[in-house]
Amino acid sequence: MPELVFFSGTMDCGKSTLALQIAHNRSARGLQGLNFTRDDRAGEGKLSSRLGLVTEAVEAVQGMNLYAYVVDRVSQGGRVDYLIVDEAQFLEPVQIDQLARIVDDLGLDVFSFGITTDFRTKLFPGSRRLFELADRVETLQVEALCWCGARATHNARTVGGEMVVEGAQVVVGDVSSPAAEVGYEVLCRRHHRRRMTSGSVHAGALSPDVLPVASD
Ligand SMILES: Nc1ncnc2c1ncn2[C@@H]1O[C@H](COP(=O)(O)OP(=O)(O)O)[C@@H](O)[C@H]1O
Ligand SMILES: Cc1cn([C@H]2C[C@H](O)[C@@H](COP(=O)(O)O)O2)c(=O)[nH]c1=O
Repeated sequence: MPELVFFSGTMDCGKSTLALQIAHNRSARGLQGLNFTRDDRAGEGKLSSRLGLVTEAVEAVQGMNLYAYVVDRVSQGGRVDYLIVDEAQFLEPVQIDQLARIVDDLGLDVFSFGITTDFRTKLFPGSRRLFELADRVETLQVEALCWCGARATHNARTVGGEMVVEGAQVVVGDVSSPAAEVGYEVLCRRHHRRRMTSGSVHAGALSPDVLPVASD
């Protein structure tokens, strides 16, 4: 039975790596996949993993009808056995409905990958719709970790090294960006709530304000 599967998690937990592995294993068995992505850090039409692998993908731009795209491709003689959809959080809800239609009406498996919540802990519209429609939601087995060692469950955004909770929902970026730019860090909920990033904890530890006061 074809399925719409949503592999969800924080940033940097291995989603794109898994997407590329699924594509590799299927291609090794002669299956022909179609990759979609949107706003990958590596640039337009790229599906990239931090492990260094990158492959071509169709950019699922705003307003694009993914169902019609697949139907067109098949009617022009192209072969499509399954779909990979990375950065699915950035898709419009209507495009997630189109993915569900691809599963139900065209009988194709759709493997989608995306972060669940934004830097304010709010669901992305694409992820919300995937939770509503997916046959299966999977959490990746490799845990991303907070600086404290707990499982990271949330994404923090930093600007100039400071954690922020206001701003545009979509700002493409990475977890290893220089402190001067917009960057991201994965945290456990406790430290996201307290706005404690690794940078702020390190700065606090060096601050004279928090050094033990001599008793004599
Ligand atoms: N140098 C490295 N050696 C081994 N694993 C790495 C290295 N760099 C990144 N990774 C792995 O890659 C994961 C990020 O993979 P990626 O597919 O880019 O994540 P996502 O798509 O979820 O943001 C990290 O959690 C880590 O497990
Ligand atoms: C939390 C958050 C993230 N983003 C962006 C940053 C990255 O470009 C992608 C996530 O990519 P990854 O492969 O899962 O690391 O999403 C954003 O635009 N807004 C946010 O709140």
